Amino acid sequence: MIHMKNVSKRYDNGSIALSNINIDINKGEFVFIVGPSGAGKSTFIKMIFREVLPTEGELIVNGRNTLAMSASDVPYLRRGLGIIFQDYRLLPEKTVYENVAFAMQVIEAPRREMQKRVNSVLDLVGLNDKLKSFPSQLSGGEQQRVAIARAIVNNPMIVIADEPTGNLDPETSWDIMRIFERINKSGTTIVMATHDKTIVDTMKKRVIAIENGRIIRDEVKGAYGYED
Ligand SMILES: Nc1ncnc2c1ncn2[C@@H]1O[C@H](COP(=O)(O)OP(=O)(O)OP(=O)(O)O)[C@@H](O)[C@H]1O
Repeated sequence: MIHMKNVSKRYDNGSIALSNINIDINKGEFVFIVGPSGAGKSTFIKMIFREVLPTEGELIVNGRNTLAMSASDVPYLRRGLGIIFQDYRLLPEKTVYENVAFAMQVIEAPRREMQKRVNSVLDLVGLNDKLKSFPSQLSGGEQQRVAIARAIVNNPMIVIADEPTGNLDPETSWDIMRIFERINKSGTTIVMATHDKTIVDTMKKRVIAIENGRIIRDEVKGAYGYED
């Protein structure tokens, strides 16, 4: 699913964000990426959806070589991925329904299929009573649920999330994590960068810890490993 071989990233200003990363993430895994601030977690996540390109090494995502592909191939890579950010990134002028449907319109899905699927994912995240609301009328947790619905509406193989609970209170964070768990149980791979010690320690998933751009720990049923 995700294969990184000797991957390094040096930004244009000389800052080395990742050094010699070797990792494989397989279908159906749930992986937490942890580490101190500035360790390279976001860079790791951004490389998977080709927001950032490695300066060295090999990176294959869903069978696609992200370094060898042309710019016109990037949308095809991203169709296989669901991407979720800390700040939700919804379209403010569109309703809940429209935000999710838009992701299917972009790939020109048939209209009938679209209505069924949008309703089904909004049901999964528990928002079928808010279809006509606008993002500004929703709580943070509800906005994140819309973002998750949007990310999974096209049935991605991999869901990538960068600090998805970073702006949410503990109880709402758990609601969100239960949704991720359900998505993972249906076979979708999840890769999530997080600073949430309680969540990582409780869920006992694979934990990859990055420090100073290097992987210093990779455990099957891992723990957060840092104080908050
Ligand atoms: N666009 C950029 N240009 C230059 N340097 C960058 C850029 N983005 C990140 N860096 C640097 O790369 C290193 C890793 O940053 P990254 O954002 O990947 O860390 P992080 O682990 O996600 O941090 P945080 O937990 O604070 O979000 C840092 O030293 C950072 O300053």
